[in-house]
Amino acid sequence: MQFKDLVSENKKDWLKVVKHPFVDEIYRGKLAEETFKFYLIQDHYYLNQSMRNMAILISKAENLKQKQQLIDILNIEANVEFAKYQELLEYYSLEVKSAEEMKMTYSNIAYSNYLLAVSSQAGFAEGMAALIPCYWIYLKMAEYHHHKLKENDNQIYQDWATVFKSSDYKELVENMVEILEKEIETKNFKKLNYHFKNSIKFEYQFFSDVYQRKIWEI
Ligand SMILES: Cc1ncc(CN)c(N)n1
Repeated sequence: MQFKDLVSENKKDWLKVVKHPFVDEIYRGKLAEETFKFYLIQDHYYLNQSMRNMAILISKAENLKQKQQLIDILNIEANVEFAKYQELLEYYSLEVKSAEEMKMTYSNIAYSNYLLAVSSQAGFAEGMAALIPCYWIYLKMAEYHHHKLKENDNQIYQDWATVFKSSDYKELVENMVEILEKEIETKNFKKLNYHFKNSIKFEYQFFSDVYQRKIWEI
């Protein structure tokens, strides 16, 4: 069993994420600005949690090479993607609030806590399988939609997309896949697939909630 088996098992689901209207509209430059701002605030929180999650995985990595690779990935994540979000938030004068102060979508709370729970309570391989869709799916989105950027006259959305079509980002994803690849075995495939699939579904729900600007309420 290999990473490509996780990809083929879940193709129908991950293609739905890639083709989500939020993604299509941002690459075409047509996404409503208020929706993008809503996404930025939600995603900034998510990324912060995701970096905490990575720190747990670094602590669980079994050998020095894995630790070094994950530290490099975290470094790129902080200096490329997270730094871009800080810039964009400043551009829109959007204030970063704590979880207690901000109004969160259901999927944001569920997804970020799911990742933290898997990393802390399950093994390293399961934590990696749950985390990979977060990075890998944004690369797939860039590969699928990048041609739309030629006619996108929204400089901010162009800027956002630059992160995910950069060679640094591609390398980051390839390194993560390389780490997981070494962990996949026939006997753990079902478990890894379960977490990979859940995260793909969370990615879909995350886009759906921000697209509708749907705060968690009863
Ligand atoms: C929810 C989510 N998932 C993935 C990514 C890309 N690292 C992101 N920015 N936000």
